[in-house]
Amino acid sequence: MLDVAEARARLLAAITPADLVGRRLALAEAAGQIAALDVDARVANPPFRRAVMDGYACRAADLPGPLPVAFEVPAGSAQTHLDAGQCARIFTGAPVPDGADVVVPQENLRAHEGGVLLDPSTQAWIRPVGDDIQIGQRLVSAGQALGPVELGLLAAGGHADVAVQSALKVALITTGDEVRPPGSALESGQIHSSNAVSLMALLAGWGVQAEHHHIADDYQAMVSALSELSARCDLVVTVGGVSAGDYDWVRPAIQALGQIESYRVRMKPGKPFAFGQIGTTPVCCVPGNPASALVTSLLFVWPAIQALRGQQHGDVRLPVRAKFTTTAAQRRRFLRVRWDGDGLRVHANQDSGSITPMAWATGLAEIAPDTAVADGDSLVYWPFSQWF
Ligand SMILES: Nc1nc2c(c(=O)[nH]1)N[C@H]1C(S)=C(S)[C@@H](COP(=O)(O)OP(=O)(O)OC[C@H]3O[C@@H](n4cnc5c(N)ncnc54)[C@H](O)[C@@H]3O)O[C@H]1N2
Ligand code: MOO
Repeated sequence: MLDVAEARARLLAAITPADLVGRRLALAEAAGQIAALDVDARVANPPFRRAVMDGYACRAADLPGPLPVAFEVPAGSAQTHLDAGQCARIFTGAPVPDGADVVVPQENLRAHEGGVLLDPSTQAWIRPVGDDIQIGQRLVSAGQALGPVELGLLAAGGHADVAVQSALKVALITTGDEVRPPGSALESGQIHSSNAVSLMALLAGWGVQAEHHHIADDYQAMVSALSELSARCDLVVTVGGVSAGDYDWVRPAIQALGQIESYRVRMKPGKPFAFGQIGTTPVCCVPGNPASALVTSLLFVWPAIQALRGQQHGDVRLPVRAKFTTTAAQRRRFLRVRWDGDGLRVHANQDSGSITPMAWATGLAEIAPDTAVADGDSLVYWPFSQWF
């Protein structure tokens, strides 16, 4: 069995980024998209020497005055020039006149009949050209997600649109003759396909174009589905049918079309997780138990998606105090836990087949193999908020 870190490293080593250069979108349309190319600044921010206080622009050497107010500079004014021995009334966001080297906030003003008397300020209150963004500066890199801040940065750097990746195509294959669509009347031995709904929602949140297929427990049907979907998708994710049962056709079907790593992962939940390739298309096989399917999707499928998009992967793992005890276990555990303001509580039901504990939890607590947990121990907490 492989440890989680090694299984991840092998999976990522076998992935090369997909060819996803798509179209150009106006910045207002691009929220949630991923940059297809590196983008550099065309203009500086600020583009001119900018006043950052309402007050008076003048030369520091002329302070405290009194100085006559020569003219006014509201925001949006064109560049002006100030002679020595004068000041200009200026407002936040306006271009500081050439010749002025300080803006004195209006709070520092003492009225005077022949002009204004100004107490020198502790700082100049002028932002130089390019203080925030310099021309040519890298604004976003290919593969970077375009959120509110990145889009604002592109606008400030002189861009109106951005090249975005086309959506990664992911096929989700659920298996199991006992698994029925949501809402269907259940006959003896049947359950509803909660995984299909959960994982499709997860994939949608990750911005991929996902399609779901349910395949019967039949070797030939699995081979056909995998063959067709791996040919036209960037990633295939199978759910269930991957452990040791007589109807677990996923491994032999992938083996027939490509290759599959024979390891299992020393983790709970998620031990049967497997990874393979058909042609150049990676295939992630998550176990059918709902907690196992979710946890392995978060720990393996998400980094695989990021690697296919050429994105840097980074986990959010926080040291947080346990408010529970458990005895040691052989596999690395990812317990469903809840952050309650000053520590982590654990759900009493850690069965891989249960969904309720995941709905209660706010994340996972990682416990190393052969390690017991005492109340107050520092644990590695993986908040769900990094994924959904
Ligand atoms: N002899 C062994 N048996 C099992 C082993 C083992 O090592 N030796 N591993 C166990 C572990 S650990 C897990 S986890 C499960 C996972 O097995 P599979 O990935 O093959 O999953 P299935 O057997 O197909 O299903 C497991 C469980 O999940 C339910 N399921 C399946 N699909 C869905 C779905 N779409 N929505 C909701 N629930 C689903 C299925 O009905 C089963 O109850 O294997 C252990 N067995
Ligand atoms: O690894 Mo399974 O997911 O323990 O139940």
